[in-house]
Amino acid sequence: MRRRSILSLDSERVRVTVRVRPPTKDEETKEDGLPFIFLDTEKNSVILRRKGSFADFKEFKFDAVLPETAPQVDVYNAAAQTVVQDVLDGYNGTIMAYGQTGAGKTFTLSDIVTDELVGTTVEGIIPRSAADIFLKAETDKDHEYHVSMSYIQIYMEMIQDLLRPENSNLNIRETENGEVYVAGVEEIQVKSVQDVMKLLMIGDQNRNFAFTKLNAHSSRSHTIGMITVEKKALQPPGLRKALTERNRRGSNLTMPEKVLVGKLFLVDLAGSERLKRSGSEGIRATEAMSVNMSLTTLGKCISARADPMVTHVPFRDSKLTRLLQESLGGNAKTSLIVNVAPCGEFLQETFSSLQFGSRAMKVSTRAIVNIEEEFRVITKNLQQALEIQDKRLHSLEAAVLSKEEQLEAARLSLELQTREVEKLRKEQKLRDEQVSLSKKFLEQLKDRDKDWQNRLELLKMAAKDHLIEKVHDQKEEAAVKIQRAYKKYYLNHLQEEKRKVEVVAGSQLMVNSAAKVFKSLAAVDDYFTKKT
Ligand SMILES: Nc1ncnc2c1ncn2[C@@H]1O[C@H](COP(=O)(O)OP(=O)(O)OP(=O)(O)O)[C@@H](O)[C@H]1O
Repeated sequence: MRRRSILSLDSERVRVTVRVRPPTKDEETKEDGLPFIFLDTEKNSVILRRKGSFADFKEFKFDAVLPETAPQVDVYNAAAQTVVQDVLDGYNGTIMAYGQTGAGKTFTLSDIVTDELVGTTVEGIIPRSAADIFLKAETDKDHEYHVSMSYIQIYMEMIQDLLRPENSNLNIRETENGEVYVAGVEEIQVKSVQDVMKLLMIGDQNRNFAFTKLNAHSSRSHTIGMITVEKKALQPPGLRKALTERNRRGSNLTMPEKVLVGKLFLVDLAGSERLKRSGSEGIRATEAMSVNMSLTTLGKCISARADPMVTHVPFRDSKLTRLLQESLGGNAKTSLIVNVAPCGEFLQETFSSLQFGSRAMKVSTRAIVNIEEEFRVITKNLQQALEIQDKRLHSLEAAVLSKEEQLEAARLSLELQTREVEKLRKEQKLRDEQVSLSKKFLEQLKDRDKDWQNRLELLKMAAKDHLIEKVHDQKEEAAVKIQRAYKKYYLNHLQEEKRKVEVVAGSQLMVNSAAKVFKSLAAVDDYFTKKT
């Protein structure tokens, strides 16, 4: 069984800091944007007033309250620094940002400023925590440090490894000691602040962002960055030398080495939103409902923890609370930052966020220093590595299976293609045969054609001779006919002429006889004249 030594056990409560963000340009011009929230930084109190009323509405007291002008370093000092120091001493620590969507949670935790001249600078709590951890690791000459990081998101009740997004539905497991952890999550060794920032950026690219009316970059998932610090005391040089000397003489001595294991949970909760106000629909509305559900469970757990009379805490009702179980009244030093917006439009949301923070202040935790023997740390690390390998093996197996399926599909398709090729080949062969037959047929046709042409020539020639003969005959016949026609014509003509001549001759005769008549008549006349 794994053994954990408890060096010290501190009972304390969750530390709560309130941070008000500056108003946006839009909010400054709105009527509802008038101040309704007043901070007394001396007394660490927040006073809420109803719009247009000078009477105090509600006063809340916290461990620290930070106005909109507070720089990031002040927020770190007020809400995170001691937790990080505790983690370096082997405690579990949780720094959690809570608040409505767009209130400044991500800005408070993860802000990194990249300036072309200065380069990337550490601003938010996560990079500042990493900076403190590595500063300590560099300056502490009595200990050896091993720092690793993992980064997950809880989206629609599914845990996704943000550093290995293909692992999108990880399980929560519990060790024999009741320690809750995410099985199979990638834990990457980090050696500098830059390493941490690089992993943060990679993780953030995979984070699920969606547009809502309230905040153009609203995150619809909870993210948890986990930094594990293993701190091992270096053996004094004298002792190391003595052991080496003894072992050289045949002994097999080892000093059981102790390792302090501090875990820092950096939790960026998704913002709660009123669906009516944000205008989310479809998948966005489902996401918002899932976020609201887990935040309600978180509220219930905090209320239950804050009330000593309540024995059942519904940690198991959501993945978020199950994972944060230790941070909410267990083995952890917990700091909660309540982010609020400064304008009256969000009075209701700000009120419930402050009420949440106020309840959280009543939650006490019992943090212990986690000291483990080195081999147990190694075993645990190996166990985790094994789980990761297991997961990879599973995905590899799945990949092999899918490859086999693909191969089978490819084989089938090849078979089909081969059949198709065979069919095509046969068709081609048939076509070739047809072509060759057609060629033969064509040849035969050509031969026939030649034959026919020859015959035609002969026929033509015969026809020509026959025609010539016939023409000759017809010519002769025609000549005879013409001669006859001429003859007939001339005969007719002659007869006509003859008739004309005969007419003319007849007339002459008549003229002659008339003349004779006239002569006779004249004679008669003359006779008669003479007689008379
Ligand atoms: N203290 C601050 N000073 C200047 N700008 C701020 C501050 N807090 C927040 N902002 C700005 O307000 C906007 C919303 O902040 P942020 O994204 O951090 O909100 P959020 O609470 O994480 O929202 P969500 O829950 O929707 O993810 C961002 O543009 C951020 O830069």
